Amino acid sequence: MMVPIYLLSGFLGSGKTTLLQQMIEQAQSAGLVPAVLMNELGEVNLDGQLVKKDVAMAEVLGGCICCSMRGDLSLELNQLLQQYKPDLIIVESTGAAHPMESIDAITETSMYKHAVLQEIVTVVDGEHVLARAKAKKDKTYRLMLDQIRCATRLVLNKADRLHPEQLVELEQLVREENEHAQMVTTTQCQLDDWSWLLQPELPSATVSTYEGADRPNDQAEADHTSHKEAHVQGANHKEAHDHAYHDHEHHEHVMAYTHYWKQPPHSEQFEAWLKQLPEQIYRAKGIVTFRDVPSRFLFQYAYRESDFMRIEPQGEVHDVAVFIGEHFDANWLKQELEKLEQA
Ligand SMILES: Nc1nc2c(ncn2[C@@H]2O[C@H](COP(=O)(O)OP(=O)(O)OP(=O)(O)O)[C@@H](O)[C@H]2O)c(=O)[nH]1
Repeated sequence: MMVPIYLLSGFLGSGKTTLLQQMIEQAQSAGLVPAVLMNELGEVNLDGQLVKKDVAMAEVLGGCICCSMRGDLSLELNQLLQQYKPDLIIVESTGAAHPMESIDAITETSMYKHAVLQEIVTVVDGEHVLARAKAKKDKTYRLMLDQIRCATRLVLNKADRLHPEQLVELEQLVREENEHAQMVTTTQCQLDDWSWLLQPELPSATVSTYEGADRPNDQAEADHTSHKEAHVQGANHKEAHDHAYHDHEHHEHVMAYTHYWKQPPHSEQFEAWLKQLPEQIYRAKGIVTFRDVPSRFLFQYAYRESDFMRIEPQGEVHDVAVFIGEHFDANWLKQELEKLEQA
């Protein structure tokens, strides 16, 4: 029996963990045993706090699976398969990951294990993509498009944040980039049809990866071909991969800063401060204890929206805040957070 692997892709804060929670729920209700592999840029796995305790979970932290962590991903996948014998595995990659390379890391595992990359599900934050399309078409926008192109399934999420005409515009934009993937529009990643997860057909991921995910320039096309050949040839795989994907500029511009709280901040001050974070910081999350509220919270900040959820963390978890963005001043951020601690 082949174990299907689902790769969750999508830019930072688009809703991957929101979808992951529902995939787990659906699988379990159908009597299937899911396992989860999470990859985070920061040093702590905060999303793991949102996954039910009874789900087997492995994590690759502090980097991106598609580059330095590729070996770790294969290793963790193997362990999950061996130890828990799951019916399916869901891999949530960091929102800064280039899907082609994560795909490569997963397919490596398929070479020697009964596991197969079943689908690449890309979650799209519609508002964010449209805004980026209108502004400068920068590296982040190109990464968003790459994530869209690689998908076999597209979840256009956060529909609640878009007007109907913007939804049409988004659908057109996404279709231009990927004409093959199944596409659905959602709020909070709520899907009606789960058959793709519960009764999967033949894996569609490999087909789409090689035929539907061309990058829009000649060099990419050449790289793409050598990569494809590497899979066929097997033996030269690593070498060809290094040749084809030596260029990691797509997300080198994305950086993370992890702050371990020394003192609890004040809830209102912290919330107000989050709201005026500079634009380059587009994602933050963490666990925080406030000095004025008797509870711990998991906070989320994504593309100008923040929310707070009361939690009782599993295991020993520090109060921590992770900030992700482009070329921001980590020293400035550290000082700002210290000011909040002392205010
Ligand atoms: N308004 C709105 N917010 C949403 C929707 N779906 C998810 N969110 C919120 O968006 C934030 C980010 O969601 P996540 O599911 O953590 O996103 P993610 O892609 O896993 O984020 P990273 O792991 O940082 O890449 C959370 O605060 C969610 O509650 C939606 O449809 N509408």
